[in-house]
Amino acid sequence: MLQAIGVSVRFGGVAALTDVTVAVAPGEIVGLIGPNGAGKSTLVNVMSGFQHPMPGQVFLNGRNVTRDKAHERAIRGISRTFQAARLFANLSVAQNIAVPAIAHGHPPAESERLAKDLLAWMEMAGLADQKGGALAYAEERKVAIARSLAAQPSYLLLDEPAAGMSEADANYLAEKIREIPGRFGCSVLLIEHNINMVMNVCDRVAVLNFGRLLALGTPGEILENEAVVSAYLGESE
Ligand SMILES: Nc1ncnc2c1ncn2[C@@H]1O[C@H](COP(=O)(O)OP(=O)(O)OP(=O)(O)O)[C@@H](O)[C@H]1O
Repeated sequence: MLQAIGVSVRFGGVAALTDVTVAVAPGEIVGLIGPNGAGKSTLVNVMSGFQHPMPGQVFLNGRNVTRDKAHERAIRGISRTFQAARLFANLSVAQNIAVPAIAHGHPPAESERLAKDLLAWMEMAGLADQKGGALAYAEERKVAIARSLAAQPSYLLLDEPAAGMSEADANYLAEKIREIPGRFGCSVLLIEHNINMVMNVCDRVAVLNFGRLLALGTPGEILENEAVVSAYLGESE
């Protein structure tokens, strides 16, 4: 289980997070939603080791990893994507995906095979030899997800993977995200403003508002939660 417990973060006078507790269990997809500036990315930064909680703790399978740096947490099985895809422009798509596998100690040939398998899963095998910098926007974002899976994580944190995508691309991505726990043995924490995607894909949904946990429940419970509708869902419809 990946747990953030009692996490607070302040940036000067801004309380980005206040006493937030959220957990992702093995096999689960948990959505993280809320208005702009609610603290979603900050929470993912805390869980992946890019931001220290002040105070608060992060546990991975019962082990306190709060003081572990981002690369140490990556080795222990926490992988993430960023709002910007950040591919290596001059490496091929397959090489981009192989890099994390090599960094996690897999031999190059095995890493390339893994990269090709991940591309085939994303139905992007034909793009393996293209340069990372030559991809269309939606392709780039899908490659970023394949790349984060190449590290063979137990927990994958996705920061707005469908942002700026067409409805068709977002629907396709939703199907792929739904497959991740069963296919890769990897739980997912999904930040998304695309509410249809969150409600279709997630087992549970956490709602942040002004840095506080406003609600946590199944998609059905969240859609009917009056506080969530008035703070967030009402405005997006
Ligand atoms: N590095 C930083 N320095 C100062 N303030 C920050 C920093 N990062 C985030 N903040 C502030 O903390 C609050 C939470 O930001 P955060 O990016 O976590 O929200 P979010 O819910 O992910 O928003 P969005 O949906 O717009 O991505 C905001 O008020 C933001 O301006």
